Amino acid sequence: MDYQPQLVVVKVGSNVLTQEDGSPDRQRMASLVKQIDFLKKQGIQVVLVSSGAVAFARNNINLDEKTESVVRKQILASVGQIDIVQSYKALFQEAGHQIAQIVVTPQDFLSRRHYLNIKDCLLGLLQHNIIPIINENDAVAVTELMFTDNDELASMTAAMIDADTLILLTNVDGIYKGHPDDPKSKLIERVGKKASGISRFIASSKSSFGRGGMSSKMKMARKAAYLGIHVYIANGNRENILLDFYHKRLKATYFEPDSSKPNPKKWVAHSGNYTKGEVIVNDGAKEALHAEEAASLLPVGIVGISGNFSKGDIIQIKDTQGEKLGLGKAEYGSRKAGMTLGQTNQKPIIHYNYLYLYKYHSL
Ligand SMILES: Nc1ncnc2c1ncn2[C@@H]1O[C@H](COP(=O)(O)OP(=O)(O)O)[C@@H](O)[C@H]1O
Ligand SMILES: N[C@@H](CCC(=O)OP(=O)(O)O)C(=O)O
Repeated sequence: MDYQPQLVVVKVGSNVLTQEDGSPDRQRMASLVKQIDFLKKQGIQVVLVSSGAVAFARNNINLDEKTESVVRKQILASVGQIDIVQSYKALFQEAGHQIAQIVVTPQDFLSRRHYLNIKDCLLGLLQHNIIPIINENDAVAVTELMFTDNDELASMTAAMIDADTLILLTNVDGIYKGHPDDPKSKLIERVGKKASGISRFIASSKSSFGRGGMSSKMKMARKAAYLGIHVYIANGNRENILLDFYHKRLKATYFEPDSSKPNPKKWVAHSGNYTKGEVIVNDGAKEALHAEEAASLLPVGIVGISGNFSKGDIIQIKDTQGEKLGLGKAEYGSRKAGMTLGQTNQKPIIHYNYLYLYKYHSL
């Protein structure tokens, strides 16, 4: 680590906060709180993204067997969230810190207005030295309305507040070249900007209480690194893991950040699942987008439009084969876009500053 961290997003996975039998690991939680207290005392601001709501309620509530699975999760999460936050409150209070709870859904990140509201709230809390603790609003965000997992939420949060560091704490030391249980598997310690082929090492198995798995964790880590954030996937079950981070002796998978990107790009990059329409580009435009220095997307390169979008909405960019190339903020709505389709000398439909291409984070 050759930089001085100042604003760190720490994401704690469910399995870090639970013991093998599924009961809450309050000792682990207390230890993490102490470590965050240490980071704060070194002048580092911390935002905590904590999973565990479902896990904290699982052994405590007897649900009728007939309860439908989505409702079951909603009940567990809404009950467990209170326990999680109360436990954090007691522990942080003991260390002299105030906390705040923020629960969000992916839709809150979709509108630029909501996005800026959440950002203002988080920055306001930090300015007042209050530690924000974020989780998904599991009572509302169900089925297809959910984040992939809290790694996605943490990565979006880190980009939103311009954090310099994102630490994803899970139950393994990072990404291994092979299954983590196989003693022959080696830990990948550093993922460079141009790394490729890592996904082949990742098994679909998940920790007992996790949601997204390592594959989604890696994608989110890669995306945040592309946006200029130092990212670590590390083991939250190791004693003093955050102190190791501070003392620059962390055993983890580290994702090297790309140069910092203009802020709007960060918002666009994280809107992928929630687009309002799409534009199809011809081969010339595709080539221009894939050039070393991509340019704005002009109507002359567009051969088709679908969906009903307005100026400011996020739209998907596809090639004529249907391959998704990236995302951008529409400079004008679908009706006007339809009228300028294929024409030269027209204003870009997506400005470069609001353009995000998947080529940046494929591995
Ligand atoms: N190549 C790999 N390296 C490390 N972990 C892997 C790999 N392939 C699969 N995994 C699994 O990913 C799990 C962590 O992801 P996940 O269950 O989503 O954790 P969390 O709940 O902390 O978000 C590990 O427990 C491990 O079993
Ligand atoms: N919001 C859920 C956690 C969802 C989730 O992504 O879990 P994990 O993969 O353990 O980070 C909860 O608090 O139970």
